[in-house]
Amino acid sequence: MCLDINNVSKYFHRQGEQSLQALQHIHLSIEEGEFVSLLGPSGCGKSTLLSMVAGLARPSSGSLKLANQEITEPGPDKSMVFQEPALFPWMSVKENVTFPLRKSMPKQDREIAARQYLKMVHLSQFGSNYPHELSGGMQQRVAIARALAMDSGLLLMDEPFGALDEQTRHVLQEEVEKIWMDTGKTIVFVTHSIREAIKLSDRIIIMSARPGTIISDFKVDLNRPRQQKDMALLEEEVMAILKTEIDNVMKEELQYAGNY
Ligand SMILES: Nc1ncnc2c1ncn2[C@@H]1O[C@H](COP(=O)(O)OP(=O)(O)OP(=O)(O)O)[C@@H](O)[C@H]1O
Repeated sequence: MCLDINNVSKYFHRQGEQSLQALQHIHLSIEEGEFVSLLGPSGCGKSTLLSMVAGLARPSSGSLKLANQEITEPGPDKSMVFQEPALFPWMSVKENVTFPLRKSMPKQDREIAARQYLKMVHLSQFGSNYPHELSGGMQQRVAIARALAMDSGLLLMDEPFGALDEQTRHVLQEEVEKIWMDTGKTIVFVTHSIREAIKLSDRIIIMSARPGTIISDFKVDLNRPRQQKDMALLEEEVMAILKTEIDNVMKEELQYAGNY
């Protein structure tokens, strides 16, 4: 299953204001089983691109195809993890994980799936607990288990660890890397963190400031699990590519503030 993004641009039309161009001429092809990160300055359109891949938004022009099929809506061929876990507070952990399967799978199989995926994210002991009884990192693990339970080939992750502390983030990065290696899923991962992108990805798609374009398709050719000392040099390289873009965003913001 291959993801093909062909010449995609996206405008947002805002009432009473000029329309805003979020993305411009995005071409990107992702092979089955790849771990690809989208990295770029704030507002460059990473989440917009991911939500179009998820089928939650449509491009203004161009096309997105998954396994040669035009992406027009969300579906079981792709699952998504957001920055916030968005769990149902009135359901137990197990019920949250099996919720998306309620129409497609008999109860007995759902139980088996819940056990399997809660084990994968090290939450086997917590199936009967409710979200408020878990830490933020544990809640995000439940969200990951819920996405995995859908068993789609493509897992989309939009800054999944952005709201977590450094240590929890580190643990979950290792878990996601292991799950990716064990399952062979294709992962598209949005992050602000250069280090996180280098630690996890085969490729880093570096984007320009808005309207987002791809300025580099950066290959990370390091053995896994990746060691900090090997990653340091690549971090500098990626930072150098991004620096101009981050400066552009700062300049634009200062200019905007100056007009007020
Ligand atoms: N529904 C919307 N309506 C209008 N403008 C939008 C909408 N969604 C996103 N935008 C705008 O499109 C641009 C890209 O937003 P997006 O959230 O994709 O960027 P991002 O790179 O994910 O940002 P961040 O890294 O800060 O999360 C921004 O200027 C944002 O304000």
